[in-house]
Amino acid sequence: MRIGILGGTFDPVHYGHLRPAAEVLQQLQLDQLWLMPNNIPPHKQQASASAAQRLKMLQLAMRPFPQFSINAVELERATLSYSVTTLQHLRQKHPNDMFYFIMGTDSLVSLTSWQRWHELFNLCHLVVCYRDGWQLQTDNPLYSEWLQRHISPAQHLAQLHLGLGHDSGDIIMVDVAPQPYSSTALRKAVATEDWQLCREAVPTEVLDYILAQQLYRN
Ligand SMILES: Nc1ncnc2c1ncn2[C@@H]1O[C@H](COP(=O)(O)OP(=O)(O)OP(=O)(O)O)[C@@H](O)[C@H]1O
Ligand SMILES: O=C(O)c1ccc[n+]([C@@H]2O[C@H](COP(=O)([O-])O)[C@@H](O)[C@H]2O)c1
Repeated sequence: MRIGILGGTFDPVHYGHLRPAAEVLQQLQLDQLWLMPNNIPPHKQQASASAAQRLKMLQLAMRPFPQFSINAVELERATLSYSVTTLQHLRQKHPNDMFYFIMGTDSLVSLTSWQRWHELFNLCHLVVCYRDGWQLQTDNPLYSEWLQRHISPAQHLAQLHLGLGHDSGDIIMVDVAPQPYSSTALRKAVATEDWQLCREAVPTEVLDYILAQQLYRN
C-alpha cells in the first residue's frame, strides 16, 4: 500500500491540515491517509490541549474523510516525537508499504534542523504542500538537495507506473488550494472570540468540542 502521513501537533486541527491532506491523497492516488498527532513536539512548546483532547478533535474532524485514519504511535512514546524514529518503526512494522510524509512549506524550510533529517530520504518520500508566506530560498542548506529530488505528482506517478520509481527519497511538490489558517491564529481567535475565523477554519464538531472543554480561552 501507499500511505500518506500528516504528522502534527494539531492544537487544534484545522482545514489547513485536512484540505491539503485530502488533495494529496487524491493527486498522488494514495491508498490511505494517516493523521499522526505527536506527543512531545521536537521544535515547539508543549501543546496547550492535552494529548487526549487533540486526539478527540482529530477523531471529530476526520469523520467526513473516509480514507483518513489516526495513527497514535507517537502518543504511545514518552520521548520527543522525532519523525525519523517514527518512520523507522513504521517501516519495520510495514515492510511492504510505501510512506509519504506530508508537510507544509514552513516545515520544509526548517527540515535541516530535524533529528537525523537526511535519513528521512531512505525511509519515505516527502510531500510538500504550499503554505502562505513560506518558500525555500536558494541559501537554505536544503536547497541543493531539493534541486536533485523535487518532482511533480504526475512525474512521480509516471515513474512508478514504468517501474522506475523509488521506495523513498523524492520531494514531491503538490499544488494545493491555499488555506490561510494556523493553529496559533486559531488559539488566539478562540481567546478573542473571533468566531467568524473559527467557523471558517475549524469543522463545527471540533469548534463545539473546543467550547465545551473551554480550550484556548487565555
Ligand atoms: N494552512 C496550512 N497549509 C499547509 N500546511 C499546513 C497548514 N497548517 C499546517 N500545515 C502543516 O501541517 C503540519 C502540522 O502542523 P501543525 O499541527 O504544527 O499546525 P500549525 O497550524 O502549523 O500549528 P502552529 O500554528 O501551532 O505552529 C505541518 O507540516 C504544517 O506545515
Ligand atoms: O524529527 C524532528 O526533528 C522534527 C522536528 C520538527 C517537527 N517534526 C514533525 O513534523 C510534524 C509537524 O510538526 P509541527 O511542529 O509543525 O507540529 C510533526 O509530526 C512533528 O513531530 C519532526
